[in-house]
Amino acid sequence: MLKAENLAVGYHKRIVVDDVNLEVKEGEILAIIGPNGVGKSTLLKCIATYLEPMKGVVYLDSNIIHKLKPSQLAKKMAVVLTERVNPGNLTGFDIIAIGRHPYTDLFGRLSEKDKEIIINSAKAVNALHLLEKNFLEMSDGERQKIMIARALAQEPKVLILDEPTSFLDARHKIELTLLLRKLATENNLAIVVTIHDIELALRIADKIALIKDGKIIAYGHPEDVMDKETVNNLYDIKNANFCKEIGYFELKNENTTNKKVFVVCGGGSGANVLRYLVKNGYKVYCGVLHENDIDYAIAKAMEVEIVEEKAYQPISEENYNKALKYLKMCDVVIDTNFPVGEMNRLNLKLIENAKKVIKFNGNIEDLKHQLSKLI
Ligand SMILES: Nc1ncnc2c1ncn2[C@@H]1O[C@H](COP(=O)(O)OP(=O)(O)OP(=O)(O)O)[C@@H](O)[C@H]1O
Repeated sequence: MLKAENLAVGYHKRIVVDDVNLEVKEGEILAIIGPNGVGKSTLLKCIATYLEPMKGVVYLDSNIIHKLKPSQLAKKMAVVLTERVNPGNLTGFDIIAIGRHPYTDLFGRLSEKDKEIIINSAKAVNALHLLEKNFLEMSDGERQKIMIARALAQEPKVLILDEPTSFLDARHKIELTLLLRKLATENNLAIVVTIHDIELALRIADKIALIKDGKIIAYGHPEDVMDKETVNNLYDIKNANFCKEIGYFELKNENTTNKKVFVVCGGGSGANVLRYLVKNGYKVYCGVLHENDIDYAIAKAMEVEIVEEKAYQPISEENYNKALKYLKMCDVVIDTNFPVGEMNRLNLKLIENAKKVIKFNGNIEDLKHQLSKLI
């Protein structure tokens, strides 16, 4: 559907991103990710024909996109940029109606069919209530919906969006994310989107292109591409690690308080405890954890000292003793109500050896209080 081949983009003979080879098919979302100023918008603007390529070609179906007439292109591709627009005294309906321009007569008259498409576009983004509202009096989230509805009214095959979530709160971000997914899956649109929020990108994109140092450093399914090394390297992150299993970052375990805590956890029972301790500078040890456990993945991303069990049940004598050694070094042990199966019976026994135990009841305020009493 849309394909970039050996593309170089930039300004005034300065190449910003070189050697771009990407493809997005009908029903797919391609997310372009990278640090500030790396050239995501420049690439998008070139694909959207606002900039000529410095090298290479962009194809839309089998046509060279930069050679298509604007009137031809407008029926195939719609673009939503981040820039805040000030269209004057127009309603939501008027703005969406602009999307019908490629189809209206010389005088821009709207047919009944055009009006129906405008209403349906508003409906698709859940914005029927905004049709009569003045655009200038809308919130950022409302405006974003109207701009996307305007793009949909063009009845495009390809939708290009630059940072569509940048002014949106959590709820509207999720709504927009679901909307893009729906447009790709149900309307078979090919969508190219730049996005800062890698957590969202991971969840909506079929393909992801990571840009750094003037080139695409990784391209493919987000689940394949976004591992710890790639994401840390992309953003030059030093004090956190990308955790592939949860699709987000965890802070590193740094001992700034000189207080040592051993956490017995498993199956996610330790996630919030580990985050609280690491965030507050405790030196954290944990285990015994199986390497497929979600707490293991989180602790690993935090670079917590983990006693790790590779074989399933029961915990080996060697690992039990290693955990016991760590546990005895620690000021306190936190029992997080981990699931007790065959694998964890020795973990229960382990806790009996602790000098001081906190039984975590799910409330971090209580944990904080108990920690301050004990150490
Ligand atoms: N109109 C322009 N003329 C010249 N240089 C520009 C122009 N627009 C952007 N640039 C430069 O091109 C580079 C890439 O900018 P671009 O806006 O594409 O980055 P980005 O990855 O989208 O950044 P951000 O995440 O901050 O939005 C930057 O060095 C920027 O200064």
